[in-house]
Amino acid sequence: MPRLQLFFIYSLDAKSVGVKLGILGLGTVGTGTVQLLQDTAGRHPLLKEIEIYRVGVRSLSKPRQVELSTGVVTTDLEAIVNDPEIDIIVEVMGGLEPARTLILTAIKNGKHVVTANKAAISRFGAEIFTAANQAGVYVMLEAAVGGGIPVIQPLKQSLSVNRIHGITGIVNGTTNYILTRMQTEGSDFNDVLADAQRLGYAEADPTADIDGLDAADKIAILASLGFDGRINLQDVYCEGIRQVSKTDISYAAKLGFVIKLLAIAKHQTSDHSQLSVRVHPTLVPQTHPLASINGVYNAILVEGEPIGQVMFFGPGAGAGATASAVCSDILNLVATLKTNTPKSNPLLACRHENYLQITPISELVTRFYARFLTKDQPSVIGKLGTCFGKYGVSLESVVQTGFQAQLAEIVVVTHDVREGDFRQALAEIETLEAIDSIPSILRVI
Ligand SMILES: NC(=O)C1=CN([C@@H]2O[C@H](COP(=O)(O)OP(=O)(O)OC[C@H]3O[C@@H](n4cnc5c(N)ncnc54)[C@H](OP(=O)(O)O)[C@@H]3O)[C@@H](O)[C@H]2O)C=CC1
Ligand SMILES: N[C@@H](CC=O)C(=O)O
Ligand code: NA
Repeated sequence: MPRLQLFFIYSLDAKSVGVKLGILGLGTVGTGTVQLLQDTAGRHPLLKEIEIYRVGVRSLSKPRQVELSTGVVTTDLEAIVNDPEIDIIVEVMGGLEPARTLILTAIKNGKHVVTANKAAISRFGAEIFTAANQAGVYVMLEAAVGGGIPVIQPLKQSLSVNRIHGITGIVNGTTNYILTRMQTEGSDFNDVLADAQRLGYAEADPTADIDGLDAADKIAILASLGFDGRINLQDVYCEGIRQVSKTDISYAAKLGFVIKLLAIAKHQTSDHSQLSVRVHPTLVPQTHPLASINGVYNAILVEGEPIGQVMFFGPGAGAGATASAVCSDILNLVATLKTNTPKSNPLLACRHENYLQITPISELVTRFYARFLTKDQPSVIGKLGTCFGKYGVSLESVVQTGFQAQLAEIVVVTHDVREGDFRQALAEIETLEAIDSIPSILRVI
């Protein structure tokens, strides 16, 4: 009897169980994924058991950087998600539709899904994960946040016993690349954006990167995992980097800060009753761990109890890095399929049902940086101080350094203040005769 059992196990192993992939998209991430799956030497042996069965694209005539057997590439993406031979759908096409419908159809057909699509997950996550749980399949999304950086699985698994207090990240490679080059080279915004597009970092429509929407999608996903509930994307406050000027970058440097687009999900109060989830350009002290994250690199600082602080750092975009995350998800699913693990592993599935209450931005308590252009009159600084004082805004520093076209430039940094109070003070300051304009208002971490 023992011999028979041994033989049985051997025969299962010897017959290599091929797992068939249907890949939707062969752009930056799809190409990186295919390249990685075709070059398995020295990587995890399970990769050898994966077959690229079908690949869906928009155009058959476009030149490709990878070779695939005749008939593998198709423009019929619906046929891929309905193909009974396929075990796993890898959605790396991006966009909302038809991505959403194709993912839902794949799930309905009992297929596991790997996606890099933070835009679809942050908007349709509730629908997609509910469908996946009902169908007993997994939807994996490591590539959706932080590109190649492992952060989704660590939040779901390795850190899941912690009470999370805050997640603060640089989660958009394109804007970090732009801000870094503006800071180090004094480069022009549009030239650097063109480079980020050429390097494959930017979204098909780079507005999503520049206006902070991509980072908002990502922090919504991280907040959901860290704070254990669903996030309504409309509740995530979002400002991009369009208004960040070379002047502010240079003032920030003089004051000991760098400007970064931060995505923040944090409990505001010690009783954890207020959760703030937001994206905005932020003055970060040069000594802060996130201040030195430059170029396309991303980093996510997670604070929790009992762990303290953990920071995940790495390449947040690009073909190879993102493919690493996509393929690690594929491997997790291959292992699940091979070992017949019950399809309800709570450390792989997403189990949230309730929506989290998000505090409005007017209730945020933070420091601010503001730059004023004023007429060169006596006691302007005094007038500013009086107005701020009226609304309980206390100033940490006031600097008058330069002139721009006959106007004096005054920069202030406040102490912690409720955002609503600060905005009221600014509204009154704008009406002062001595004030020409307020070109920038930025939060300070
Ligand atoms: N680029 C990056 O560094 C990262 C991207 N992501 C995410 O990965 C996903 C893919 O991004 P990326 O590879 O940069 O995108 P690309 O624009 O480079 O590639 C998209 C691919 O999908 C195909 N495609 C798109 N729409 C359709 C459609 N309606 N029908 C058929 N095929 C379609 C395109 O076909 P064709 O080639 O014929 O035009 C192309 O091959 C996005 O969700 C993105 O947010 C996540 C992390 C990093
Ligand atoms: N456009 C995104 C790509 C990865 O998600 C970025 O720039 O970070
Ligand atoms: Na990741």
